[in-house]
Amino acid sequence: MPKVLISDKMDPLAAQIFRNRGVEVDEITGKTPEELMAIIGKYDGLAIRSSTKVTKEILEAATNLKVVGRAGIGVDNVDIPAASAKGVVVMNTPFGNSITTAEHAIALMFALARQLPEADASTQAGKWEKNRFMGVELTAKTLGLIGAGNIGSIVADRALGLRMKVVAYDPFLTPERALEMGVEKVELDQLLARADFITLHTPLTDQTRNILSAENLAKTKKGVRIINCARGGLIDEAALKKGLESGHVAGAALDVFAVEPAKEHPLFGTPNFISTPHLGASTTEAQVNVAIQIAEQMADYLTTGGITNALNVPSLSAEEAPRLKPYMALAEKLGSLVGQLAHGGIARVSIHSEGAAAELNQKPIVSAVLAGFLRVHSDTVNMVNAPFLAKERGMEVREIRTEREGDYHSLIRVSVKTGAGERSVAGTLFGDAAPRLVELFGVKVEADLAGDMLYIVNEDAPGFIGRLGTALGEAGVNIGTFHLGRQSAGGEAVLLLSVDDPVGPDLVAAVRALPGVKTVMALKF
Ligand SMILES: NC(=O)C1=CN([C@@H]2O[C@H](COP(=O)(O)OP(=O)(O)OC[C@H]3O[C@@H](n4cnc5c(N)ncnc54)[C@H](O)[C@@H]3O)[C@@H](O)[C@H]2O)C=CC1
Ligand SMILES: O=C(O)CCC(=O)C(=O)O
Repeated sequence: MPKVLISDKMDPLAAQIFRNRGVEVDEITGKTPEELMAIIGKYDGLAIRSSTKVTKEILEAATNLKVVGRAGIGVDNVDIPAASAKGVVVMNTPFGNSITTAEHAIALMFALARQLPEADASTQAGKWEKNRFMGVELTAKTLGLIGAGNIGSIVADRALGLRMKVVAYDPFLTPERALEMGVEKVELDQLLARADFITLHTPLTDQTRNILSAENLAKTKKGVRIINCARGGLIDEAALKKGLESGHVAGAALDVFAVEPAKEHPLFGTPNFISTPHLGASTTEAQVNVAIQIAEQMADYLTTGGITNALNVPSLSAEEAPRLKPYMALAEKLGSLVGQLAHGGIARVSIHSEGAAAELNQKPIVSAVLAGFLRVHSDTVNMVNAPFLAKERGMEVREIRTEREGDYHSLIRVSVKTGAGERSVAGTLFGDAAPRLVELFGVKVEADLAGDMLYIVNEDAPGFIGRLGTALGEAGVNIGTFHLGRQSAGGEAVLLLSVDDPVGPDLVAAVRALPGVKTVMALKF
């Protein structure tokens, strides 16, 4: 039974769903990285929010880990390249908390406009400072939206409802989408110069880090108010403090900080500064949404192989997974076969699907071929890290589909190009479920690729099979199945034998010494 660790506070529905889906679950929150490293080895899945940092070191210690599930959107607390290299799927819930986070940004905008936290503190302190708290209206003001994705577009919608004008800076926003959203697409400098309020809704990337730098803050309109419910590193916090102190920035509300938890911060106590402790996603509704979604997604992956909302591997729905599974098994076996037989550097791998196989999602099939192929040299390869490793090794990967059927209802052909030329193997599914090899380097041969096998190329001549049987018998190796293919009588013959015991180097040498033998290799599936 797969085992999942929930390491950040999550709605109890997550644990309940895991259990209902046959996944064992432990909820252990508040661990230090060292404590987490000590226990992570026994888990297949790790469910997190933003507190747990899934570093390279944690991933190194996570010897059984297959999936990291982020109950939320931002995955900057997960080292995705390290997870991919280890073959760990990273998934998130891209929509479950968007409305809630957008509402928090709007709440902070109102709080800034009317100085609500200060007014509340003053009133409860018995001061009744009616003249101190003069606010501004939002109506007719310009809201500058940096990042117009899921959350940004909900913020824009709510702001338009408040009769604000919305200008948006997002390099990936198309003019059509801007029109549909009712916002004006602008360049960053225009936004900085025009906005009365600026709200940030981008992920933290190398391009967005410090997007509100000292230089850009200096370009903003005097009296601007800034809201950040996205990620801390987007604003130069020291420059923001200077802006607030000089009065250039009339107010700032941060839900997120460059370093969290921010229990002490130079901005604390600065006039017109409001903060919340990364509460953007903290509503009952959002937490129920993300807990249900992440538990369902992780349970799907661990129990059926279905992949939804993964950031480092193509999606594979729970409906698709059962249909694809036998094809993936076939693809992996074919990849393994060419991986074991091919010699020298591989410049290119081509995966050609025909008939029924061509109608399916090709990405998992391609990943399975590469996993089978690369696993010959490393047993830490899986479907997730195989494409990544193939790229790292400079292998070109080609994907070809032909929807019409050839001799078979479905066929997957794997060709590899080495310095010695291009060679291919092909296989099909018998009864839509059983993977079978049907062609090996141009020779028709039908075999089930399983267990220990012996691959022999020999001159097709009488008496060979008897001599081979004797050699194997003398070595105490029992033949399970025997598959023979040849291009023409008296030409070259290909033999694939499944044997009940592993074939050692001595036996390989003995078979190689038989008259007419050209190639012998022990294979394992
Ligand atoms: N405070 C909180 O609790 C929460 C914070 N978040 C944060 O909000 C961020 C945004 O979430 P979503 O809207 O769902 O993401 P999204 O991926 O739907 O939208 C992000 C937008 O940023 C844009 N973008 C990327 N690079 C940009 C750049 N250099 N300049 C301007 N725009 C750029 C993208 O084109 C995209 O439209 C997340 O990455 C996450 O970090 C999300 C949920 C809760
Ligand atoms: O889980 C949380 O409270 C934070 C949510 C968040 O930052 C995100 O979803 O990106």
